Amino acid sequence: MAHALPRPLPDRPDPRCRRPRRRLARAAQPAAPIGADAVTAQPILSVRNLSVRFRLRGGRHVAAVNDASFDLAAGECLALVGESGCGKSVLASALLGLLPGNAQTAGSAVLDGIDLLAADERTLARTVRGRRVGLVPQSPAAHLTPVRTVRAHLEETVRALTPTPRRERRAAARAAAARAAFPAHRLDAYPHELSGGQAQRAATALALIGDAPLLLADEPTTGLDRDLVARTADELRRHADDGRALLMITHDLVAAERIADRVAVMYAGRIVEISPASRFFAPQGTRHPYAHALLASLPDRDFTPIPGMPPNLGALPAGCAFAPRCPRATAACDALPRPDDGVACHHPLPGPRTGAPAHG
Ligand SMILES: Nc1ncnc2c1ncn2[C@@H]1O[C@H](COP(=O)(O)OP(=O)(O)OP(=O)(O)O)[C@@H](O)[C@H]1O
Repeated sequence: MAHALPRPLPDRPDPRCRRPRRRLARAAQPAAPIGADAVTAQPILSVRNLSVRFRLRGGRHVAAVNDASFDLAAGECLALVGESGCGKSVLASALLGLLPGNAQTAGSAVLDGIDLLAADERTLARTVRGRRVGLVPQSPAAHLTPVRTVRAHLEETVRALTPTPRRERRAAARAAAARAAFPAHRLDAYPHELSGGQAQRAATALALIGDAPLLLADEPTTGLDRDLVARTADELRRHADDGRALLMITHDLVAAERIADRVAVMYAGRIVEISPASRFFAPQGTRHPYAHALLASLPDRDFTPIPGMPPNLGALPAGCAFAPRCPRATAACDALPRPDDGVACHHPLPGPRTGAPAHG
């Protein structure tokens, strides 16, 4: 993320966190929710046509998120994947009202009857952050207060978000640390004394304390060894299995395959494919050429890099942004593809040949 805000205490508005001053005009033709049909349960979160634009000097702008629509149900884990800079973290920040002042938003993101994009800072600080939406931030060290130990962070969060009596807070803080595999002997360390992986686990422990119905985990496995990746991913999965929703933003497709029910692929600020994880990771399971290329770039798959570079989000083409890198592109791609059956592409791949099960 371009900005790093300290973790706001849930009942105190953070003065540095300003709501975007302006709302973008709604899209002329709201797109159909690209993957909503796969959610059978009542969604906890409904995102419709979410767009975020940053205003820059000289009248320029960056279109970081464009018309994103998806639902997320209780008990479900949705992995949001895509190359660096495609808008994943900005989408998460929009859901938490943590965008900087030069951001403009459009669309809606309804959680428990609250439109997170329209809610005022007081509502977000008092009833949303920590209580309804937990966050594992992308830069955990930057979200921890430098002069407070991990134990102090945990006890304060237990106090703020749970009815735990004072005498039991110390034990509750230790239990929260253990849940995220944070080592007990490092509880009295300050943020600057933590390794990257320890800071990551401290941030995960803090995010799980409030048992929020929606957890946003932005790169929760960064800096962790393989066994800790599995342990952290499994703990997040358990969190969802207990009836909560998990939106996991990740580059780690192995972790996504391990715990996700559905995968949403973002390219240049747009969700271009949403599909059940069982289908997405099946042989020939992807349908959008970008999703196909993303999987093929993995070392344990074809290890073939995607040719070219992602586009400048300040100068997106009118049509499909992936077309210049796409082997299937034709003149039809000069027009923006509408989402259809979970994929936004004029020339989608046929999908799995084996008829792999498509649950989720
Ligand atoms: N405050 C800002 N002003 C202008 N542009 C911004 C701002 N914050 C983010 N951006 C731009 O928005 C785009 C999306 O950024 P974002 O952090 O969401 O990417 P990402 O997909 O999460 O990348 P990564 O995987 O590397 O974390 C980037 O081009 C980034 O430079």
